[in-house]
Amino acid sequence: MEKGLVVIQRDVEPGECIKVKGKIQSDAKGFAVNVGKDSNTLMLHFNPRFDCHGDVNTIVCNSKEDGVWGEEDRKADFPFQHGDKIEICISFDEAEATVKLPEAEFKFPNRLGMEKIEYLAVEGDFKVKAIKFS
Ligand SMILES: C=CCO[C@@H]1O[C@H](CO)[C@@H](O[C@@H]2O[C@H](CO)[C@H](O)[C@H](OCc3cn(-c4n[nH]c(N)n4)nn3)[C@H]2O)[C@H](O)[C@H]1NC(C)=O
Repeated sequence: MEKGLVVIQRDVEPGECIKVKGKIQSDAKGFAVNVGKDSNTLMLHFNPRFDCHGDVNTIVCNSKEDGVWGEEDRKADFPFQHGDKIEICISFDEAEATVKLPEAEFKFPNRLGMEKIEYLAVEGDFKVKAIKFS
């Protein structure tokens, strides 16, 4: 994955929504939206892969604790296309994180029992247009 790192340090409480709006590059190999405490402690690594790390058109979700990746969770749906302008809404509660798209929704367990999100990073072949907290 290439450029496009955006890091926000802000406390997000359960039930709040982090909206990430942007455009998937026309030649994207993959991108990632990471939320958690910091880059080594992630509640959710949401990683749509067009063609990278051996995956094609697959969303890989994972957590990271003290710099160590957890067990990957591969999703069945892949509602993305090259060049798409999208808005991803991420929220969470004590049990799970939810990633909402206009026509799809993905859940991932809050494995680390995080009570707030302090860190957001968007990496890879995705051009961020706006980030909103609501
Ligand atoms: C088959 C044996 C080895 O398994 C593979 O092991 C790879 C290395 O751990 C796995 O890829 C990592 O999977 C992690 C999630 O579990 C992350 O997606 C990790 O990439 C982290 C990353 C890099 N970037 C990034 N690089 N450059 C930019 N701008 N962003 N953003 N996120 C990937 O390098 C990859 O998903 C995994 N594949 C399978 C099928 O398990």
